[in-house]
This record gives sequence, C-alpha cells and structure tokens, in this order.
Amino acid sequence: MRKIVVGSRQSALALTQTNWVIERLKSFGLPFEFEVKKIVTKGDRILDVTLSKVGGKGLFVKEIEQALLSGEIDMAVHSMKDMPAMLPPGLMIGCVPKRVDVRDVLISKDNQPLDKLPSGAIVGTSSLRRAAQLKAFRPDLVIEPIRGNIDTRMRKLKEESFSAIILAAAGLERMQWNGNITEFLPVDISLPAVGQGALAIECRENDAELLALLDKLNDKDTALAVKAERAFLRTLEGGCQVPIAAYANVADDRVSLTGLVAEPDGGTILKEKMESEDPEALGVNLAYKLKEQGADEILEKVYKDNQA
Ligand SMILES: NCc1[nH]cc(CCC(=O)O)c1CC(=O)O
Repeated sequence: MRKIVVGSRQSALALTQTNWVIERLKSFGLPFEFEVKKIVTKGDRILDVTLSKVGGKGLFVKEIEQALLSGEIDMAVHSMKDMPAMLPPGLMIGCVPKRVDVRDVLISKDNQPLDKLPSGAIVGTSSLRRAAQLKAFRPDLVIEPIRGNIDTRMRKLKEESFSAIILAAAGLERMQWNGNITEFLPVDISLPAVGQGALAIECRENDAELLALLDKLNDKDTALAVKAERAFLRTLEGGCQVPIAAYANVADDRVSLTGLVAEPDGGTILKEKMESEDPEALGVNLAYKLKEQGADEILEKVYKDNQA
C-alpha cells in the first residue's frame, strides 16, 4: 500500500481543500493511504504587505513546488488561481476537479448591495483586477487594500472602516461561510481571475501511478476551460498580481472565452470574447487580440509602478 504525502499550506482554506481532495481520492477504494504535510510559504509569512508589491501569486506555490521536486511530498492541492502561468520542469497539473462558483462576491457591513453603497464608501480589495472593474462600475467608491486569509478579511470588515469587501464565492463556499455573502457579482461586472473556483492538483510528471489515480478526479470541461484561461494568462505573461481576468465556458466541447486587461484605476478596460474547439489556441489568440488594442502597454506600466 503506497502512502501519498500531500503538501498543504496551513490556512483553513488550504487544509479544507486538501482534505476534500483526499476524501474524494479515498472514495475510489484503491490501495493508497494519505498523509498531510503542512508547509509554510513565503506568501503566508508576509501577510501584512500588499501582495502585488512583493512578487505576486508565485509566493504561495514556490516552497510547495520545491518539496514536490525533492520528493518530500508527492502532491499538492492549490487554488488554480494561485498557480503561476508556467510550472517548473518536472511538475504538472495532474488533474482539475469540477469547478465551483466562479464569481466574485460582495460582503457588506449593512448587507447593502453594490449599487446601494453610499458614495465614498470604502471597499476593501488588494486585487488590481477587482479594483479596476469596481472603479469602472462605481467610480465614486474608495478602494483600499486589505490582506490576509479569508477569515482575517472578514474580521477586518467588522473591525475596521470598510463598508464592504470583495472575495471569491468559491473560497467561502468551500469553508461553508457563504451565509455571509451580500451579493454575487455578475461576471460582466466583475470578470473572475484566471482559474477562479477551480483547484489544481500538482504532482511530478513521472509519477504514473499517482497520475492514474488523479485522472479519476479530473473534470473534462473544467480542464478545458482552465486550459484556455491559462493560455490567455501565459501569452500576456501575467506572472504576478495583474489586472487580468478571464472566464471560459464549455458547452459540447466548444470553449467560449472572455478575457480582460484593465488599467488599475479602471480608466481603460480592454475586453473581448472568442470561441473555439481548441482551448490553447483560443487563449493565445484572445491574448493577441487584446495586445493589438494596447494590453502590453497597460501591463508594462503596472509592472513598472510595482517596482517603484
Ligand atoms: N486571492 C487568494 C485566493 N486564492 C484562492 C481563493 C479562493 C477562491 C478560489 O479558489 O478561486 C482566494 C480568496 C479570494 O480571492 O477570495
């Protein structure tokens, strides 16, 4: 009986997701046992600094990937949206389970929906993507950074001067905290992050035995959608925290992808939609379409401002 060591960040959400995946894998009744090994990542250690200023999403993933490569762990469960566009050689996404709700949600103090928040109300988000789209929809709101795990942000909403915060529905749903949601934001107001609502199970490319097990948990439509979204992100070289959004829908093996690149103040928002049966080509082509409209210039300015 092989023991699979599963690496996880120690946040409540990470452990919940990891244990969910392990239970699903156990349910196939195959001769494997599982052990969870907690790993503290750089992203977890510097929660007080705005993420975009310290190197972006890779911060949560790098130490876990080192543990995979060294053999200290065999697999890891990540939020897909925390995965950098490129994986290190030797590692792969072994499966993509069925996606849950992709939308962003508003949680407000007095349960006021977005269009009822008073002018000047403070909305907490550190995401350039959320901030840009929020500014475009409600230029009169004030956006302030907020950091920390979901539980920390909920506490800051109660204790600090925020009128509302924006979070992903998915994390709240997995924690069974969705009772706090004031409003689900439609994707045409807040287009989600690449991979939002999906999980990525990362493992070594040469671990055929584990890959065969993981394949049972793979959801074909989610995998197709995420492939298109991540090809879009990779082509825009959206390595760190960026004002990039994308959401793909799959019906009868046809993928329909909406992609967005925004100026952080919401002044310019480039947004296009395309369809194809080839998710990889779709993501690349949609990215080039936005590049023709000036996406590179917007992103270059964001990277420069981040270094300053
Ligand atoms: N930004 C951090 C992060 N990474 C993954 C989730 C949970 C949602 C998901 O898996 O898409 C969250 C919290 C949030 O954005 O509200």
